[in-house]
Amino acid sequence: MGEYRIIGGKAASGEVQISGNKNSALPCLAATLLTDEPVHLLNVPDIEDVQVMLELLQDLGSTVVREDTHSYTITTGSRSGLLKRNLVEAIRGSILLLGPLLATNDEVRLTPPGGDVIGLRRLDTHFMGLASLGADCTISEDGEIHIKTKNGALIGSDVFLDEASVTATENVLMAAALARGESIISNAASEPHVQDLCSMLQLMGCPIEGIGSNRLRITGQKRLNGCEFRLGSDYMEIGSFIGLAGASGGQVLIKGVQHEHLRMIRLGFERIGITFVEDGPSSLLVPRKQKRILAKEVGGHTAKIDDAPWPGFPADLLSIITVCATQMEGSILIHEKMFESRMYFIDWLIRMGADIILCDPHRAVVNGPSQLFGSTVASPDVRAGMALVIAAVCAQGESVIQNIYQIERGYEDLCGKLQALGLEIERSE
Ligand SMILES: CC(=O)N[C@H]1[C@@H](OP(=O)(O)OP(=O)(O)OC[C@H]2O[C@@H](n3ccc(=O)[nH]c3=O)[C@H](O)[C@@H]2O)O[C@H](CO)[C@@H](O)[C@@H]1O
Ligand SMILES: C=C(OP(=O)(O)O)C(=O)O
Repeated sequence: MGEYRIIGGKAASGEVQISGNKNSALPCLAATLLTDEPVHLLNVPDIEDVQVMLELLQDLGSTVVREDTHSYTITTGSRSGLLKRNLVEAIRGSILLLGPLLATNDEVRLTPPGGDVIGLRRLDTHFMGLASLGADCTISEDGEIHIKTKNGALIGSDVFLDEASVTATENVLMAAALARGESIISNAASEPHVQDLCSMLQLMGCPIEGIGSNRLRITGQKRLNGCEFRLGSDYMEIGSFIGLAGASGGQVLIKGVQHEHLRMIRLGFERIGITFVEDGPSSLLVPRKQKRILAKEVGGHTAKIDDAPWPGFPADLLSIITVCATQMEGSILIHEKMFESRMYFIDWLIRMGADIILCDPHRAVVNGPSQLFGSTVASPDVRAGMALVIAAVCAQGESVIQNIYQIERGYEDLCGKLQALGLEIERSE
């Protein structure tokens, strides 16, 4: 399953170019099924999840032409074919096939998706949203999802989601784009990757109002056209490199950012004593000199960082924040409100010498600074894996990080990018 070998104790210094957003690539790849015309996708990250999604599309009869490392032309074919269970179960993104296949085939059977094992990963909101458009959703005892339209068509309607689920919003968006009439999605997710999907659907000929808000108005179309769309930058990768630079005490220029995505991320890192400055229209600089003190609330109380749906602090950066906080002075409460079991990776950090109290599955108190020591650890999920990489970089001695597939699902050429920042890391299969 591959491993990294990292010699810690060096500060990350230099420049890094951010890749396209993994969580934009997955819905936008799925959305190519909504048209018979070619779709050109640009700034596609070269990561495992994208390769799996491309293979799933090919299994459904799509033609995939790789123009270069980061751009593809995809033309839908039969929209039918046997989806390999191991691929569907390899990524969360496979669930995004539901909406477009329902909109074009009227019936879909799909085995449950995979993705990070950080909680239940419920699908109820997907079924609720699609049922509002006139679909019947059932799940068999072995977990197979069977969903079909009641009258051979989806009908635009007033959809209210029971939670602002990212992929459920994206599935309902894609289904509504080919539904008869107008749909409203209330309590929609509004993350930058949801916005990217909306922008792509608009380019395909589907009018959408309210992009970036939690209320979307979609005017369903009889057909959609092809388009060329450039994915946004991956703000999870940006946050990961801000944390790496700040925790290791280096100076890093991060290129290819969209500053508008970073307002809450900035506040979160400032709370753990790490700041950065804009350095031009699409770059930011993490300076070497940092406060390195965990903030206090007004009145001197211990502060907290908690996640929330956009524009709240992104859940996927809590693992990064946690490991960075171990290198700062003071105490802070990390509160993972959205996922049930993301925090268990903290056991690995404690093994490396971190002073963390895991109060319950959702909350941890970090006391810093801790001297970390190299150890052999295994990545349980994409973001925990990146957090372990940061821990290894800050640790004394050598660390081995196993199961790096659960890092490279979401990070392009991480080993190369870290070597370019002067860090000692080797990758082996
Ligand atoms: C492929 C993809 O895009 N994956 C992302 C997507 O997963 P995904 O779409 O699966 O995640 P959801 O947005 O559905 O929900 C994430 C978790 O938050 C909970 N929840 C959600 C909304 C809410 O208002 N309250 C609440 O508690 C859910 O019950 C679940 O436990 O969004 C997550 C949350 O940004 C990210 O971690 C994943 O990287
Ligand atoms: C949770 C994540 O991914 P996925 O939903 O694809 O498992 C992530 O990117 O942090």
